[in-house]
Amino acid sequence: MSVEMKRRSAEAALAHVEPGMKLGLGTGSTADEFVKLLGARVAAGLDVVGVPTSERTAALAGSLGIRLETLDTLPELDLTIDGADEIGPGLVLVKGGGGALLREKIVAAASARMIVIADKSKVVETVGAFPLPIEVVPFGLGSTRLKIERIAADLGLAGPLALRQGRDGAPYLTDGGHYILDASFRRIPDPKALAEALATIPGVVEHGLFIGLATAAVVAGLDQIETLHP
Ligand SMILES: O=C[C@H](O)[C@H](O)[C@H](O)COP(=O)(O)O
Repeated sequence: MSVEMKRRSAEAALAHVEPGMKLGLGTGSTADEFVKLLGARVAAGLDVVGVPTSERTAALAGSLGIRLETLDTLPELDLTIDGADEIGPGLVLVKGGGGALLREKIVAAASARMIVIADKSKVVETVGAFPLPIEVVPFGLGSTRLKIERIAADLGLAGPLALRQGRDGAPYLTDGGHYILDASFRRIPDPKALAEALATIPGVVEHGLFIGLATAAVVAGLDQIETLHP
């Protein structure tokens, strides 16, 4: 998606921000556009406070003068604005391409509303073409991977589980110090069943299926912006 389309969806979401709001700040290239626009509004006098979903977003928002807090000081937020890797029916999302899924999900769950910003290419009929990020504890990786393969097979899903690599060739580490397995299931017809099954595996910290969290998605097409609801 062009930066211009990212900016337009971010701009449309900015219209939902009101003075005094406690905001969850998402992660990724689309969320970055929102944070930059928000920074400009803050510089012009808008009074809001943000809880970032990653160290990366914290650094960007902080550099723009956006006041930042944590969920310890602000356990309930008004609105989270975040990107997505896929937007499926009912606003079931796949997230975590940028590795921030755990904090993103905690922040979204702490928010009264979550607005997703994306371009139209992210909207799909069935999620799963984008490899599903599954955040796992490094200890017991082999066992955890086997259990994921088995619960997936029980649901009729199969595909490689790739251990995400960092730039240095070592396993990628999330902000929480965990690994990510990217699961290429290609199609996930029943995301809820997979989410429930993954939650039973002790070494799985979280996964990128966001179900029942997004309250709206602002989707930028080539020449129009559409708002989707669950
Ligand atoms: O961990 C990253 C996040 O879930 C992002 O929101 C997601 O990967 C979309 O990122 P982008 O806006 O760069 O496509």
